[in-house]
Amino acid sequence: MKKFSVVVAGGGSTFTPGIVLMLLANQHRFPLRSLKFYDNDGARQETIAEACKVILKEQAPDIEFSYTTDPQEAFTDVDFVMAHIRVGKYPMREQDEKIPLRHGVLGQETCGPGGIAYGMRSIGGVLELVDFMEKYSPNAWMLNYSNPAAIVAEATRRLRPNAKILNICDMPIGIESRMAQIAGLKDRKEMRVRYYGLNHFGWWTSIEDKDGNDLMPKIREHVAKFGYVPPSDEHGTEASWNDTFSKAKDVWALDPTTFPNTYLKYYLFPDYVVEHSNPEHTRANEVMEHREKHVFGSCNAIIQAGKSSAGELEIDEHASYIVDLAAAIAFNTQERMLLIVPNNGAINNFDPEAMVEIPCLVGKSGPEPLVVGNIPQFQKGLMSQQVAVEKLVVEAWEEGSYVKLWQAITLSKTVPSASVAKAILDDLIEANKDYWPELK
Ligand SMILES: NC(=O)c1ccc[n+]([C@@H]2O[C@H](COP(=O)([O-])OP(=O)(O)OC[C@H]3O[C@@H](n4cnc5c(N)ncnc54)[C@H](O)[C@@H]3O)[C@@H](O)[C@H]2O)c1
Ligand SMILES: O=P(O)(O)OC[C@H]1O[C@H](O[C@H]2[C@H](O)[C@@H](O)[C@@H](O)O[C@@H]2CO)[C@H](O)[C@@H](O)[C@@H]1O
Ligand SMILES: [Mn+2]
Repeated sequence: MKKFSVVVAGGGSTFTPGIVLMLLANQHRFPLRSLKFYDNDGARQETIAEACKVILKEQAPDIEFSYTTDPQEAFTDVDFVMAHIRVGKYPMREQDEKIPLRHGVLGQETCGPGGIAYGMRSIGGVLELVDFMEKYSPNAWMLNYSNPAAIVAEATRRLRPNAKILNICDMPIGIESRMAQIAGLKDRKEMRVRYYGLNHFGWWTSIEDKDGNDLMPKIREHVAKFGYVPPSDEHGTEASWNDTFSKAKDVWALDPTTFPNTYLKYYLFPDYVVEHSNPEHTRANEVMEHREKHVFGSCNAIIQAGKSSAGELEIDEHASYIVDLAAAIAFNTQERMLLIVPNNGAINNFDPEAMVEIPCLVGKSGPEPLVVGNIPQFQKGLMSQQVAVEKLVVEAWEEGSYVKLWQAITLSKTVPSASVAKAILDDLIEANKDYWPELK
């Protein structure tokens, strides 16, 4: 079986160890000859990388492992780039969340003004990775899950139209795992779904088991009462995520014929979200206090002891979708997956130039999107507004246009008026002066 060379871009990510453990658990179907980490923060990456070096030495000494901040070294001789960078890291996520809240608007990593601010930082970072890949390994594929994936995907569609980049998200996978549990199945892969929307903005329209039996009624009965909180919580879900999974019951009620992505709560119930937010302590603070501390604490313990049992790093089971995607390209499996791709007619009554999240068959030449057909007025209206926001952000970044970014924030369903949008924008510009292009 052919072996592959992978570079993880954003080697210092809190998700890197979980993904490495997941890659190791999947060597039977996606074998590696080389694994490299690349990051522009050498010190942050070193802690994660030195711990992963210990794990790799124990579990897979044959895989050549290295880490670097040098793009040429990182991107030379690779088959796949797995990209999960966060430009500005958690301190800037904290700003994205807290600045809108100061103006009474929700603060969220990928939605509303916070997501727009993050998008304005991510576009340049991800385009740079694409350019490194094309320069040093022109035949490689980039599997990107750097957020905000919707804006990043629109930027690459528009500014690097020929790039071999696939944008993907794990939120549908997380929700489908819960649906499978609700339906009494062992694995989400026992379900066959139809879904459409934008990233963090979509709906399931059909869920069947492998024999074609409709699972929607059983799941509906549960979601109407409990949202996506399953009968027993084997996930050990954090309180703030649990609120989101529970709130899905109210989001669902707006169209009981479908099931919604949890992120729609930010667009459909923004007043509720603001009321339930603490402007002094947001999700970024929770992540810094828990996940970041836990991952870096475990890595340091592993490095000191020289053995992986000294830490408590966990395999990221959800991340196996990344192996599914890599294996689909590498071995032409034609696996059916939800990807963020140009609409190009798949949703018949929607902008052909929108980046939509829909089922695709994936093989060695990339994704083949499946036809969705016509979508209803409610979803079409919401999606049209949100796509316009995402396109305006990319145009604002490309042209350095203050007015287009003001328009984008004004158009977000999470923002009440142009005056509030302007006040938020002016604060965001100040906070992002080291990251955004200058706006005129
Ligand atoms: N698509 C999805 O569904 C999904 C799921 C989980 C996480 N994510 C995304 O994964 C990313 C990582 O998340 P995290 O919480 O682990 O963040 P993190 O801050 O722990 O890690 C991000 C890493 O990226 C590095 N980085 C920043 N800019 C860079 C650049 N220009 N070049 C190279 N490296 C750069 C940082 O130094 C940091 O080490 C985020 O974008 C997050 O939103 C996406
Ligand atoms: O607030 P965070 O940093 O914990 O999470 C933000 C990310 O949330 C989604 O990914 C979740 C996933 O849905 C969940 O099931 C589990 O696997 O954790 C993931 C990361 O926490 C979302 O899809 C990402 O885009 C967000 O970055
Ligand atoms: Mn996502």
